[in-house]
Amino acid sequence: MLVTLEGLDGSGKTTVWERLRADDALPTDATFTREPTDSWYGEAVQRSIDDADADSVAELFLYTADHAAHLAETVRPGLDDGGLVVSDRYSDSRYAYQGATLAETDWFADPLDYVREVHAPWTRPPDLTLFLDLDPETAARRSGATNKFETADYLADVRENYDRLRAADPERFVTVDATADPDAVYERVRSAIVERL
Ligand SMILES: Nc1ncnc2c1ncn2[C@@H]1O[C@H](COP(=O)(O)OP(=O)(O)O)[C@@H](O)[C@H]1O
Ligand SMILES: Cc1cn([C@H]2C[C@H](O)[C@@H](COP(=O)(O)OP(=O)(O)O)O2)c(=O)[nH]c1=O
Repeated sequence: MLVTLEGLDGSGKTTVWERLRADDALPTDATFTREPTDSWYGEAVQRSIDDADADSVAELFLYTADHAAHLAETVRPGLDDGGLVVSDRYSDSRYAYQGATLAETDWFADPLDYVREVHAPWTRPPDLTLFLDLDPETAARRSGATNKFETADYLADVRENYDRLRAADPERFVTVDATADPDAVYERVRSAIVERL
């Protein structure tokens, strides 16, 4: 089963992911992973994140290259024989974030849909996605606004894209109020996963 954690920067994904990793309720051979990855593709993505002037189309394909390698090297092998894979960010991050970045150009009639189409023939959709829902202002504050994506204005556009993704796929998404205290957020995520195992 492929479980993904999604949400704005600062919504608490990594906090939850680290607790899941240490939780005995999940199979001991589960794979815990993330995007961007720590491979050289992920390092290229990181360079782009740190470059305020990076070309938005080039950036889409860097993230997408990292996803392709992540699928081949980590996600698909982890899913073999019914394994559990838990990823801190995955393809919905691209649809929501690059969907918002590409909207700043006028090349795409529907940027989110374009990014989805680029992935559709070869990606592996998640079975369950926990969406940690947070308002853009709190997200920008919590994340410390350390990169170009972490401004409330941009995150508001990203959140709208996540809203669209959730509306299109209500069975897959479980929304968790990320303003709740960390224990409550964790329990909600944990029970949603355990229920579907
Ligand atoms: N439920 C919560 N309430 C308040 N602060 C939180 C909560 N969850 C995480 N945080 C804090 O918010 C910041 C961002 O959390 P993090 O897990 O790194 O988010 P993300 O991986 O989504 O960017 C950290 O300082 C973390 O301690
Ligand atoms: C995976 C992914 C991340 N991002 C962005 C979101 C973050 O601002 C940045 C780094 O991701 P990440 O390290 O997960 O940030 P955070 O822990 O703050 O949520 O990259 C995209 O724009 N597209 C993507 O496909």
